[in-house]
Amino acid sequence: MFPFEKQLTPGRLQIGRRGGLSSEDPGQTCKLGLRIPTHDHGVFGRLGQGRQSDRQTDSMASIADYYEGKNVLITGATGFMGKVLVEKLLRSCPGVRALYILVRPKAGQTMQERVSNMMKCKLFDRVREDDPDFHKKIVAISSELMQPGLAISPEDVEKLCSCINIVFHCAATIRFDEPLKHAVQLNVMATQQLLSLAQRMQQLEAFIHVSTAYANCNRHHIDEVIYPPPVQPKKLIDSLEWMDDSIVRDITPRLIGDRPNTYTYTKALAECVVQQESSRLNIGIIRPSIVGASWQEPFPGWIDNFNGPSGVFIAAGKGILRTMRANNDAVADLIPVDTVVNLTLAVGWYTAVHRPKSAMVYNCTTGGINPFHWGEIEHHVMSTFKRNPLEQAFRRPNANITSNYLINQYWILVSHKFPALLYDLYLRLSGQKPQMMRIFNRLHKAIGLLEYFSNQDWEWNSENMSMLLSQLTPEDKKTFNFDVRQLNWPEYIENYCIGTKKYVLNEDMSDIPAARQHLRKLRNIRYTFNTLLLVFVWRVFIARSQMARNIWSFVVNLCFKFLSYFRASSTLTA
Ligand SMILES: CCCCCCCCCCCCCCCC(=O)SCCNC(=O)CCNC(=O)[C@H](O)C(C)(C)COP(=O)(O)OP(=O)(O)OC[C@H]1O[C@@H](n2cnc3c(N)ncnc32)[C@H](O)[C@@H]1OP(=O)(O)O
Ligand SMILES: NC(=O)C1=CN([C@@H]2O[C@H](COP(=O)(O)OP(=O)(O)OC[C@H]3O[C@@H](n4cnc5c(N)ncnc54)[C@H](OP(=O)(O)O)[C@@H]3O)[C@@H](O)[C@H]2O)C=CC1
Repeated sequence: MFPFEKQLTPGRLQIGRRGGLSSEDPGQTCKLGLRIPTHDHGVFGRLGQGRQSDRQTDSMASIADYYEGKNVLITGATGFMGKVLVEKLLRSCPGVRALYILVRPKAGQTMQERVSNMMKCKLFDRVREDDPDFHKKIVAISSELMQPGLAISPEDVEKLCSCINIVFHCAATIRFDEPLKHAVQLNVMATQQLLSLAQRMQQLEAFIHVSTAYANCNRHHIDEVIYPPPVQPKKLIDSLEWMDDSIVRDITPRLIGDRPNTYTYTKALAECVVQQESSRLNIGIIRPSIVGASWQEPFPGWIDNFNGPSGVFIAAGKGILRTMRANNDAVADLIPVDTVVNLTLAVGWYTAVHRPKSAMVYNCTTGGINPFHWGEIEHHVMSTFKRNPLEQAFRRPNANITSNYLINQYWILVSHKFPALLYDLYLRLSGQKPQMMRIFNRLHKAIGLLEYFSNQDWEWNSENMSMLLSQLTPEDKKTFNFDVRQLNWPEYIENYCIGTKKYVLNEDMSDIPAARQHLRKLRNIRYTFNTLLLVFVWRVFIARSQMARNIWSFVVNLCFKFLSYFRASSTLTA
C-alpha cells in the first residue's frame, strides 16, 4: 500500500532523535510550546545535510537567504494557498533554485496545460514583471496523490530524493461533505505516503505540513500540541479497506463523533500521522483558521474560490442570501492567505535552521490577538457591497445574521423561499427554465455546513507564532509579515469583498455605476411590489370583514391622534 515504506531499512526507521514521543506512542499529548533553538542533528542532519558550521551561518541569515539555492517540493500548488505560496517564494526568495510541484491532470487538461494556465494567472503579474522567465524555476511533476506511490514515476522519485531540501505539504480535500473513504485517502494516506517519500530525500532539511486550526474543533481551548487522535489512523485505514462504501457512509457519523465533518476529522488524523514521523524528520505543522483573501500581497483582496466565507459574502452581495445562522458576538477567526504563506515560509526556515527537538505546531489565528466578530463582518460586508455593488444582483444586499433558529427559519421562508418561488413563477411564465429554487437549495446546503463554525468561538494559543515573529530580523518582519496585530479589519473586509467581485466573479470595477443603477431599479420594484401587496391584503382581508375594517379605522385613528398630539405639543413648546 505504501511503496516508499518498503524501501526504508529497519535500522533507519529505529533511529530516534530524542527520548520523547516515539512513533509507538503517537496518541500521547505532548506540549511542544516554546523551546530554546537547538542545533541537534537529526537523522536527516546526518544523512547528507550541510555541516553544522553551514547551519550556524544559516541561522543568522535572513529567510530569503536561507531559500537561496534550495529545491522546494510543494503539494497542492494549484490550490488557493499553494498558488500564493509559489508566487511569494518566487518573488521574495529570488535565489530559490527550483520549485517542484506535484500536479495531476484534471478536467480535460494535461498537467502541463494546467501549470502554464496557472502561471498566466493575474496573481503572478508582479513576479512576471520582476522576472519574465520565472516559469523556468517551476518543475511540474505528474502526481495523483490518491494513487499508490503518489503515482510519481520512478525517474521523478529518484530526482526528488536526490535534490529536495524542503517540503511544503498543502494538498488536501477541504470539502465538508467528502465521503470518509475519499477524505482518508487524500488527507491521511497521501500524507503518510509523502512522509515515506520524504524519508528517502537525502538533502531534506524540513517537512512542513499544513493542517487546520479546526482539526481539534471538538475542544474549546486549543494549544499548540498534537492531541490524541480520535482513532489510530492505521486501524481506520485497515477497516476502510474492506468496508463497502455504503457501510462507511452509515458509520461515518459515529466515527467522526463530535467533529462536524470528515474534513476536520481526517485533518486530525493527518496530524497524528505526521507526528509519528517527527523523530525522523524536522517537522513543522501550520494550523490556519479560516483562510481568506490576501491582506497585502501580491495585492490586497486576492481570492479565487467560493470556499469558507467567500461564497457567503458573494451570495450576500448578490442579494440572494438574506439570513444566516451566526452568532454576532462570536469571533470570526479569519486569517489572510498571505499571512499564512508568510508564516509557512518562516516556519520552513526556522524548522530547517533550528531543528526543534519535536514537531512544532503553529496555530495561525487572529482571534486571540486581534479579534473581530461575525456581527462586525456582516456590517462591513453589507456596507461594502452597497457602495460597490455586484452586477445583476437578485435583490438589494441586505443580509442579517441571527443565532436564533426560529427567526432564521422565518426569514428563510419569507426572504429566500418566497421570492425564489415568485421568480421561478415569472421565469416559467416567460418561457424560461426555473432556477432560483435550485440555487437556494444549494446555498442552504452550503451555509448549513458552515454554521457550525459561525455560531461558536474557540480559543487558540498562538505562542509559537509570536515566538517566531520575535526571531525574525526587522527586514524579514516586513518581507514575511505575519503580525496580525497590524491588520485593519474594516479595510481588509472591504478589499476582500472587492476581491470577490474582481477575481472570483471577474466583474469590472468600471461597471459599478450600472450596478448601482440596477440596485435603484430593484428598490423601485420593491416599493411597487410592497404597495401592491398592501392593496391586495386590504382588498382580500380587510375590506371584506366588518371587524377588520373596525380594527383598521381604530389603528388609523390612533396614529392620527398621536400625530396631532405631537404637533400640538411641539407648537406649545415653540
Ligand atoms: C454577510 C454574512 C456574514 C456572515 C458570514 C458567516 C460566514 C461563515 C463562514 C464560516 C467558514 C468556516 C470555515 C471553516 C474553516 C475551514 O476549514 S476552511 C476550509 C473550508 N472548506 C470549505 O469551505 C469547503 C466548503 N465547500 C464544500 O464543502 C462544498 O463546496 C459544498 C458547499 C458542500 C458544495 O458542494 P456541491 O454542491 O457539490 O458544489 P461544488 O461542486 O463544490 O460547487 C458547485 C458550484 O457552487 C459553487 N460554490 C461552492 N461553494 C459555494 C458557496 N459557499 N456559495 C456559493 N457558491 C458556491 C462552486 O464554485 C461551483 O460553481 P460551478 O463550478 O458549478 O460554477
Ligand atoms: N482554505 C481554507 O480556509 C483553509 C485551508 N487549510 C488547509 O490549507 C491547505 C490548502 O488549502 P486550499 O489551498 O484552500 O485548498 P484548495 O482546495 O484550494 O487546494 C487543494 C490542493 O490540493 C490538490 N489536490 C487535491 N486532491 C488531489 C489529488 N488527489 N492529487 C493531487 N493533488 C490534489 C489540489 O489539486 P487540484 O488543483 O488538482 O485539484 C489543490 O492543488 C489544505 O491542507 C487545507 O486543509 C487550513 C485551514 C483553512
